Amino acid sequence: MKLLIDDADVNAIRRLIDYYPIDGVTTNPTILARSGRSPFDVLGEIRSIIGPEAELHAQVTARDAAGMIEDGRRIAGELGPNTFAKVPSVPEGFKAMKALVSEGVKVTATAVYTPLQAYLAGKAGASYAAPYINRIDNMGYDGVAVACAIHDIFRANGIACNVLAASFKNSQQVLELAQYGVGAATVASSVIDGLVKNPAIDAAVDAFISDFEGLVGAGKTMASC
Ligand SMILES: O=C(CO)[C@@H](O)[C@H](O)[C@H](O)[C@H](O)COP(=O)(O)O
Repeated sequence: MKLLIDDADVNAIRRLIDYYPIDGVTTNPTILARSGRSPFDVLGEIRSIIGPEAELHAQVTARDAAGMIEDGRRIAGELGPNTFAKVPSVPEGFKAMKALVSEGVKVTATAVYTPLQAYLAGKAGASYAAPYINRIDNMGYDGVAVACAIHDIFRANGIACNVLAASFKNSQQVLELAQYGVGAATVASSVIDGLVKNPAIDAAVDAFISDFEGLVGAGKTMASC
């Protein structure tokens, strides 16, 4: 499972890229609005931070297919080869997906709440479909189960599309999808930090260092003892 950052905070992205094996960044219009900056300025800066190989997903904002196609062309044209135009999985969106894919633009189908939206997006040629795990949970359904069902539908039908699960609120949701082996998860910075936040882990590492310093002297390490 690939791991992406669901954020447009360039400082957070720079820090997480430095520490963790990250495969890319996703944004949406709400996330971009939070930055308070011009959208293509932020997206260009994110691209320069993550480098040309990492994935960058940016969302179209037009309401009709013709506008979505224009948005998708600009996103793909200005942000480098590993860029995906995120298109909502609504009727106008499916029409736009087919056109963009036929032009060679990589598409991520977003705003996915049901397996059949993802099925249609996959058949339209999208590379990813993004089910909103926590939002589905909040509606009284099981977001992880929906994502797993989508993964199975793609495999059962020979559809070359992957799940890019989104809208996570806790580590357990990420864990269950990693166990199932879905294609990718995009996770907010605070939730990525939480993946390895555990007092037992910190206590274990502290004890190793204290014991070693007791042997060789405070502040000494394997390199300096
Ligand atoms: O769709 C993608 C990635 O394709 C995400 O950026 C997606 O928009 C976000 O994860 C969700 O909108 C965030 O949902 P929430 O945290 O507001 O529940």
